[in-house]
Amino acid sequence: MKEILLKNVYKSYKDTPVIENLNLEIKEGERLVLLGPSGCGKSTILRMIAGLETISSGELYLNGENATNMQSGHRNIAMVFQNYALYPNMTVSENITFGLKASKIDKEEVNRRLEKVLNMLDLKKYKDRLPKELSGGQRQRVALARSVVKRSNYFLLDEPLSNLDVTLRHNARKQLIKIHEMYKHTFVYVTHDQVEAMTIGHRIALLNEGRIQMIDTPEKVYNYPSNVFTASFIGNPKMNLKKVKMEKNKIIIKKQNITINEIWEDILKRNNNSNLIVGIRPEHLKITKEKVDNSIDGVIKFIENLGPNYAIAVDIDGDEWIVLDDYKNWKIGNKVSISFNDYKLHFFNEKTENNIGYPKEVENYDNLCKH
Ligand SMILES: Nc1ncnc2c1ncn2[C@@H]1O[C@H](COP(=O)(O)OP(=O)(O)OP(=O)(O)O)[C@@H](O)[C@H]1O
Repeated sequence: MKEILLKNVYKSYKDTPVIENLNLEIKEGERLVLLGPSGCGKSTILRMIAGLETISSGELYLNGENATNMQSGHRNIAMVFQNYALYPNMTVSENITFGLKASKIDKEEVNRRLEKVLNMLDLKKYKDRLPKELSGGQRQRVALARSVVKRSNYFLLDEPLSNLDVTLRHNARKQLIKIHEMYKHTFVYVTHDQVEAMTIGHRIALLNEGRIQMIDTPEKVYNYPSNVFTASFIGNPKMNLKKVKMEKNKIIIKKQNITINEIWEDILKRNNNSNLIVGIRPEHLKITKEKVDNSIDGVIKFIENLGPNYAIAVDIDGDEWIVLDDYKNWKIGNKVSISFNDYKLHFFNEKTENNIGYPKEVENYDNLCKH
């Protein structure tokens, strides 16, 4: 099994802890994305797996073998960096095959692998060029090709697409998935871009300040965030997260209240109807001109045109709520009503910021919506 296992891993630089008690299993052939804000420790984890950084305490297992102190060159790992790190004086072909020649693989096999990867990544016509004669996207493909030809068990990528423009990134993501489907490496990908994480990962490990906040499939991370950090990090525009008081089956939002569906009754009771944070994504709010039943009132403060729809900032008793809507005639100053889809609510404990759970009806509803 080509799995990667990190057990109680702790890492500090001098006296400053960067990773605290990390337990992480990356399955054979899985694409795991390490996602999180700048400085949360993503690259440090990748570099510890690669052997480019020591582990302060805890253990790393590769393929079942304790690799905590194994030399980097013995780990059978290919790594792609953000800056590509190509050799400036070597041609594309030489850059791609350099590692193979050094590891004494026979010439015919080297040429076979080179030919295959040049075709796969559309690099054939650039094979005799130097890196400085290539665009950013082409250089990035060479860096990928160089890693792919090694046929390593583990493929580690540290923000490899961050120097590319939107279109190139989109294409490169598809190529990466294609490469992975072909070679089935155990694949660990670092990014701070949630779209990249959602599209590439079988699972996402979301990190903050050296700790995993949630690790699950992109769907679960989006639909059932484990805590306030996860809820606010994933999704664009961000989820609306507001402190509320609960009273029986009513959510009290500032001076207004709405009755929520009885499906939430048990979950809320279990939490003593205490002070909570309610979360609701902008795409799950409805905005209307006329007052509808069970809605709260506000005034439009700002409208942002996103192309297919608008992000509308609505002031509700001094709090800003963002609603997504495709009606083009909303105007700043319009008095509006906001209503909720009760099956798309999230509740978090105000103190711990942890999710308090979902009624089973919510999951049933999500399953129905997917069909
Ligand atoms: N060699 C080092 N010496 C001291 N501190 C370091 C060193 N390398 C990283 N750090 C610190 O460790 C923390 C985690 O860094 P890391 O590069 O892993 O973050 P990251 O999540 O990959 O960030 P980014 O997305 O900005 O690359 C940061 O606070 C960083 O300043």
